[in-house]
Amino acid sequence: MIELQNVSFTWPSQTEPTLKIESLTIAAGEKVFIHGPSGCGKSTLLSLLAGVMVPQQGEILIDHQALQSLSAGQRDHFRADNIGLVFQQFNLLPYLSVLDNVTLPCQFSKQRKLRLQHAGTSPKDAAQQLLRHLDLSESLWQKPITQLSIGQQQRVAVARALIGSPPVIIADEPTSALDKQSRDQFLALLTAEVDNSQSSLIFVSHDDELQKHFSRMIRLPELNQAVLRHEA
Ligand SMILES: Nc1ncnc2c1ncn2[C@@H]1O[C@H](COP(=O)(O)OP(=O)(O)OP(=O)(O)O)[C@@H](O)[C@H]1O
Repeated sequence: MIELQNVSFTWPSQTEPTLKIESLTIAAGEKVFIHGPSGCGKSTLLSLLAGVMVPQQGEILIDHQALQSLSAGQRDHFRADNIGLVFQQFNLLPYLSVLDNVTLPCQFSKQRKLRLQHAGTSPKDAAQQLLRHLDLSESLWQKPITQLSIGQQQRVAVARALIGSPPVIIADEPTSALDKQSRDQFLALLTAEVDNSQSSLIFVSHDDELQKHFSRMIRLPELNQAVLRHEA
């Protein structure tokens, strides 16, 4: 589902690469935990996987599509269709209700809408089903996002990422604001939903206690030759 070959990325303001990855393959349905200390390049890697930025060298393929051969606008479309994103700051729209936030990606992505149609459901029904699975009380569905707790907003952000079953889900430290029990509960819900939609999950955190929820762990400093060289 995801393939990196000889990737090298240097931030424009820097002289040395932040990331050098010779090879990385992630299969469909894998749940991968990417771990490493602050500054080792985790967020940079996710931005490359999401096609927000492209590497100066090498190739990144998502579902056989080479991201560097697409224009920035085409990458935006590709991302909307194929990648569900969950960030630390959720990026939910405060003036929209919970339900409208969850169905929003279907307005930007024909593919997500089509996948729902093929599954015999609508964006609204799919959003309700996801929110139910993620244990978000029905009494909150019409409320504006601003009236929800952080933990509740997190679950809305996950439902929004998952709607229309994009083949790849990328999550960047979405549990950092939660206590241990809520974190484990949240991850159990997230991984169960990812299994349901058979997406590949790439989850980044510096908290290695979360490892038990995943099928594979990658220590980024071991994979990233740029960081290894700096540390040597
Ligand atoms: N916008 C930017 N411009 C220039 N350099 C950047 C930028 N963002 C990150 N970097 C560089 O890339 C390196 C890796 O940063 P990145 O945010 O990917 O690390 P991280 O592992 O996600 O860290 P954290 O756990 O603290 O979020 C940083 O040390 C920094 O030097």
